[in-house]
Amino acid sequence: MVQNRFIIFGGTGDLTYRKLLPAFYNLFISQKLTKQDEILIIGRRDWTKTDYVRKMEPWVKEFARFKVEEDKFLEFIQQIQYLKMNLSALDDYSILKDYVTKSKAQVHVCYMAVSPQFFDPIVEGIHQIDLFNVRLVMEKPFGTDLLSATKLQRKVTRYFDEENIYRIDHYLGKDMVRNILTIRCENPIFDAVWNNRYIDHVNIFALEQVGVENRGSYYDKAGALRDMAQNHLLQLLSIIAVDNPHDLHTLSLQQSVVLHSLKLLEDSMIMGQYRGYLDEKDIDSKSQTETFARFSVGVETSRFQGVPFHIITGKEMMYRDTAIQIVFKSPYSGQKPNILTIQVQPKEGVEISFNIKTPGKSDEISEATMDFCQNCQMQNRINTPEAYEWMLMSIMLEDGSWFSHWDQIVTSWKFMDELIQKKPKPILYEKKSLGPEGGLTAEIVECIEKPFICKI
Ligand SMILES: NC(=O)C1=CN([C@@H]2O[C@H](COP(=O)(O)OP(=O)(O)OC[C@H]3O[C@@H](n4cnc5c(N)ncnc54)[C@H](OP(=O)(O)O)[C@@H]3O)[C@@H](O)[C@H]2O)C=CC1
Ligand SMILES: O=C1O[C@H](COP(=O)(O)O)[C@@H](O)[C@H](O)[C@H]1O
Repeated sequence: MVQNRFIIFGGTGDLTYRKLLPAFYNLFISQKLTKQDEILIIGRRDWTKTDYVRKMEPWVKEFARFKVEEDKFLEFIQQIQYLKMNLSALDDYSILKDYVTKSKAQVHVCYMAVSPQFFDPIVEGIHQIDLFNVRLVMEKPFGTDLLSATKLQRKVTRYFDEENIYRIDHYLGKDMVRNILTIRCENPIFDAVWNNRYIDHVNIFALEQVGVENRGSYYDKAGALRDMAQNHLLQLLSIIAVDNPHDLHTLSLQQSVVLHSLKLLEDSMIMGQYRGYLDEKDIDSKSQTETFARFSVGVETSRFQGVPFHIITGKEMMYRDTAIQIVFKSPYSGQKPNILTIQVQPKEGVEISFNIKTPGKSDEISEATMDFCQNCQMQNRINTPEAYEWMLMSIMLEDGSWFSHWDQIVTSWKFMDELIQKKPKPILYEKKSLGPEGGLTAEIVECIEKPFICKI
């Protein structure tokens, strides 16, 4: 009997190839995924398992953090099966029913690696065939706005208990994101100054060099605000701004308190669209969808009142970098601020810049930096376990901490729906640039360009 059967709806999509299968491979190599587990790929293409394996192999080779050895790969693919069905046709779920009846499993992890419009038919389909012991995994974005998210929640909770619903935000699986609370709360030198008395502003940015690639039909409806900001970036913001949590089980609820207190700062929005976006596959030729977004928010809590948080994300940028900069107040003008930078990816680590007396000169001050480079410590190809490895492992262990609570989804959509109403038209920017004018400040560019002292 199969132990955990991962049923991947959308098994021929970007997420599955780029993130899930490499993560499964990593779990297999580190013996977290055993021979008793199965990955059942659901696709609508008329493929055999051999066709599928041929298609996914290069992705696993490129993105797995362990080097793919031929013999290990052959063992790994024993655990993969391919099933053809149309996930939006309810009648097709009998195909899945036949499969699970013939080959039984203890746990069914139903993973929705599809756009949000397919969540509804999948939930209905799984319910209709009475699949038992289901853990329902839903990718972000959960809905496309508050209304659709609420409808979806109603539908899902009609059939499934909250404790069996795992709303994934893979940024919560990133090692340095999980490190934020430790860095903040376990070090008195940071904990004591984690408030508006000492912090001047916060920059949170996630810049990508890739464009929309083959995901045009999904992305053109979403845009950077729904695709990255409503979920990943508001997660980061709320982990930075949350009051010290008592334990991880209450974190998500505490984060929703922060999200509830967000205020968009006036005239802070800059939207951009990279030149050439309109020629990409499945993009409306007149699309006004933003591929770059910048906005600033205030957090109206006693801890952070008055501290602006600048949120920035973009595709086809000059750099790939996700980081958080905590910029402290300078006691007098002209003094360089102390900056704590949490580097999430591709550099992983922490930097702190501070002022020192310039060596050999008595009255000059210059900036110095100390850093901890996590990549260097791990000495691995892609270092720490990939985000999806953590998430998949947590699902196997039925550990719901680090998944998004419904309250969090509600508050983030409330905020984002209003923001989207007010967003300005996108300004064109060149591919591999710094985005539209005003998008990236010198402070951010300097942070991105500064390598760790300890070189990777
Ligand atoms: N890509 C990424 O890096 C990340 C994506 N996500 C989220 O994951 C979700 C999926 O994204 P992504 O993989 O990029 O999207 P894609 O558009 O690449 O993949 C969508 C998948 O859905 C399948 N599909 C669509 N319609 C049907 C149908 N009627 N029957 C059967 N299969 C169907 C597609 O099949 P076919 O191949 O036949 O078209 C494809 O496998 C989104 O919610 C996204 O936000 C989250 C984090 C990262
Ligand atoms: O959720 C998404 O995330 C990816 C970026 O993920 P990362 O782990 O590489 O930072 C983004 O490319 C995609 O558009 C979005 O849907």
